[in-house]
Amino acid sequence: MTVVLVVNSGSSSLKYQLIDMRDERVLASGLIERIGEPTGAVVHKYGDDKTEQEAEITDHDYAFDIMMQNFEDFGPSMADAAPAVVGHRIVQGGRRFFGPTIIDQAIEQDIEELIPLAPLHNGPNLAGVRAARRVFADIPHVAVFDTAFHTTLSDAASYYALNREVAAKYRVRKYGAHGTSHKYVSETAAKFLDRPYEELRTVVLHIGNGASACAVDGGKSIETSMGMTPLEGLVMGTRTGDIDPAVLFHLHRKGGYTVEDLDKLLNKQSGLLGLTGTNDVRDVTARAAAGDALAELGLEVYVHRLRHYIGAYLVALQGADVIAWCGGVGENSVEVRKRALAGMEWLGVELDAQRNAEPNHGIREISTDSSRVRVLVVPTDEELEIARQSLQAAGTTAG
Ligand SMILES: Nc1ncnc2c1ncn2[C@@H]1O[C@H](COP(=O)(O)OP(=O)(O)O)[C@@H](O)[C@H]1O
Ligand SMILES: CC(=O)OP(=O)(O)O
Ligand SMILES: [Mg+2]
Repeated sequence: MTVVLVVNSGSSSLKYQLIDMRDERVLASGLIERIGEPTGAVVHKYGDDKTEQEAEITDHDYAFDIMMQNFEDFGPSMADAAPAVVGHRIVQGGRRFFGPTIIDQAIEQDIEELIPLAPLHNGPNLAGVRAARRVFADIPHVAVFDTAFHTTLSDAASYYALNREVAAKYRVRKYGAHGTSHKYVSETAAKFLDRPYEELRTVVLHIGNGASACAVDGGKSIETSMGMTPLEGLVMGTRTGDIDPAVLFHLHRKGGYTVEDLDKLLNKQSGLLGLTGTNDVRDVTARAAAGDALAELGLEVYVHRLRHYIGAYLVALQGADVIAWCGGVGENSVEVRKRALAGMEWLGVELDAQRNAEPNHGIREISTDSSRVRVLVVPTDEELEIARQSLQAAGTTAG
């Protein structure tokens, strides 16, 4: 049995999946949340069994101990389902990593060096790697980078019009993120439509709490909305996305905001949360439907930005074959999809109201039969993609 353990270690959470790669079946999965807070939450699923606990989870090492204990207490035992490889999600690989990479001490250091280019993500990602390598010391660990899929971006698409020397010295450029998802979803869409991936032009809209759009031309990312860090681009749950950088000077000069204050404001206190008081699209759409003006405005700002990127990417691709929705919002929000694609019939995008309104039930088409651009909902599976790439990387090296 070839089992891969996938680890997605975020700033305050640890998500894991144990996947049997013979049939890509999830054997067990878990979510350990609120690491570092007084009351953490632990969920572990194995087969039809689900266990939930509360505990104080001091750090990522301890979260790892809990995961191991979960396997021992609730199954499957590591004797029955010992992983052959551990795959790790790493958000920022800079211009250093172009594909999945076996982790050793030197690679750990490289990932550490990249922390300034994704401060909210790479540090916690690395904490997960270190904890996992201590626990599973004898098997390969593979880093799968969010940025890798976007290393095909042209210079024109990835340079900022910032002073060239400053940009080079501080490695400032667009790296993008969510690439593992953009790749998985665009590839899965091509399979679903029975079209060659190398020929398909796809706009992928990965809309979760973090959100990004990507133009995929024949399997290659040519445009993406996240930037040097995952802060740029779309309006997100708590992040501003695009904003005039002079706003920061203004807040600093007039409001006395420090760099740390601004970082927190733009990353954690803005987006839908900052506009409406909640970052959950379910609540915002429900409130907007009930006539709440603040929620309506928030939703309009959110959708306005989304339409801006959809338009830009249809031009970049010289017309798209597919628009694919994924992520918690993209897969579930009938209202966001409806508003985002309204009035695009002249572009060949025709949403079918009834198909769009169906509850999420796996990959499906939501455009009309006559729509030139086919609109799909494609549930993303970053963990499976990480497992596939990890197994391949480990196998290639071993062989
Ligand atoms: N039924 C739903 N309708 C609208 N939005 C939903 C629904 N279910 C989940 N969401 C949205 O999905 C978001 C989480 O998306 P997800 O992709 O899981 O996030 P993350 O970026 O943390 O991985 C939630 O904040 C919520 O706004
Ligand atoms: C890169 C990023 O924003 O990731 P997430 O959506 O998991 O926050
Ligand atoms: Mg996500």
